[in-house]
Amino acid sequence: MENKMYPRRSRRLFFFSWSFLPVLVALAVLFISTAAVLSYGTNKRGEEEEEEEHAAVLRRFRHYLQINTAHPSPDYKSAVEFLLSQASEIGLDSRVLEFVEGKPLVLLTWKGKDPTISSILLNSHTDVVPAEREKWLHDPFAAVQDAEGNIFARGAQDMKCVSMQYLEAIRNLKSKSFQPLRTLHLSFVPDEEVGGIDGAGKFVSSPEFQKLNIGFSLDEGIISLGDTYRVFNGERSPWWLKIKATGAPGHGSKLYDGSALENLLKSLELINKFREEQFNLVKSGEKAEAEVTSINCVYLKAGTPTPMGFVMNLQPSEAEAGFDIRVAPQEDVKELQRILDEEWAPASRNLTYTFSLKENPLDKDGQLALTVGDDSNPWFVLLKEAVAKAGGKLDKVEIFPAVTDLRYVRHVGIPGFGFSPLANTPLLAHGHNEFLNAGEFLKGIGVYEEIIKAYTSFPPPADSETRAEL
Ligand SMILES: CSCC[C@H](NC=O)C(=O)O
Ligand SMILES: [Zn+2]
Ligand SMILES: [Zn+2]
Repeated sequence: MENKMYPRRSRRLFFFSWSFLPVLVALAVLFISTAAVLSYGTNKRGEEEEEEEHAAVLRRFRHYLQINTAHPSPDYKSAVEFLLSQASEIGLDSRVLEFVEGKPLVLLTWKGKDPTISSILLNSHTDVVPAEREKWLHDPFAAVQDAEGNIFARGAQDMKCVSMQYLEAIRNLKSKSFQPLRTLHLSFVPDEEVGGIDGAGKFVSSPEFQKLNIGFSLDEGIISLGDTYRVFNGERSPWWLKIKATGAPGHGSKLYDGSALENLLKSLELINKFREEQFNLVKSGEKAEAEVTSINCVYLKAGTPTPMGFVMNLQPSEAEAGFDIRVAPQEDVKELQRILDEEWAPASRNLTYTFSLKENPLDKDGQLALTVGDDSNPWFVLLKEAVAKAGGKLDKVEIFPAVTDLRYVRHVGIPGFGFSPLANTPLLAHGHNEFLNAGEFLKGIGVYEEIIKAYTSFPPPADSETRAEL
């Protein structure tokens, strides 16, 4: 009987397909599973390769951290050897400059396709501040990585991380056959933590530096607790002040005018008042941390010591206090100097003062050494875009509260930003248990890849006036 629904031919076809369906299904299953296994294998291999690569990157970072370049006797020799070995592995030209004996500076160069355009400088310092071993969870020069991937070491944030991120970014770009248009220089300088005079200071005023024809520079910024990166276009200026007081010595039981400590304590009272006023502007949100002038007493020296302790019934004839002052760029420096002369350390109270460091917020032309931190500056736009491309975000532009070597560069008229692609971490630079998470470190390498690509590909502007500047 004919089935109306299924004419004979179709029925045969139907029968035909049905009989092969299990085979087809089996073939499909086999195909899909083979593809899945193959792609799993490829992904797995990719993941394994990436893991191995990350492990190698972290080994190199930890190696650099393990070189003890802490003051007062930094092992610059080992740092230089390590950096030169990295340069030869990556394929960068290298030079060691030694402006002061025992304080070497490593200069690496990646030549651009057009050496006539101004170059880019990535600077970092090789020295670190000392660490009190017994107050740390781990040896500050062991670079221990814990179960969460946090790497503990002096310099993990300030700033061996940045040096290694620069190098790893270049390593990656080279492996992707990227070629810079502008030449890229990397300087690894000594002595930043003790003023930079024998490091970046000497470098910037050398003929070697002049010949580099640098148009723009990057140096360290500050790690941020949130997930946006901080960027700095200027710095406060350091004034390191010592006030010495003298006065009549006398019996510990006697009340009299003009003792050395009375003279010095009056200064401390006035200085603390100034400090409080400045601090209140920050606390109220009226000004940012680095928009005020800070002053902190860092030591006090007085009294008559004996092996048994200080003499208790003798008012000393001398006393001294040290202050770390950071002058805001917009501060009225003349007025600050007047306050120091007339209120904080007047001769009329038997006070004298000296500076172990006094830098001016103005550059050689009397201008504030600030780099333009808005969209009118192409270097700022490029930075912002590159960070975004790498999946990050820049915070608003700030003044750096402390100082970096970038001030030497800005003072010779070269613009630059303070920037470290480090976020989601408490600020522990100069503190105990300084650490950086491996993931955060690796993420920053990608950020520098984008920045280096953007900066070294930036063509010179067509008009000759701006061309000379950029
Ligand atoms: C004035 S040289 C000292 C440099 C140091 N820089 C970062 O910590 C600072 O104290 O700001
Ligand atoms: Zn630093
Ligand atoms: Zn520092």
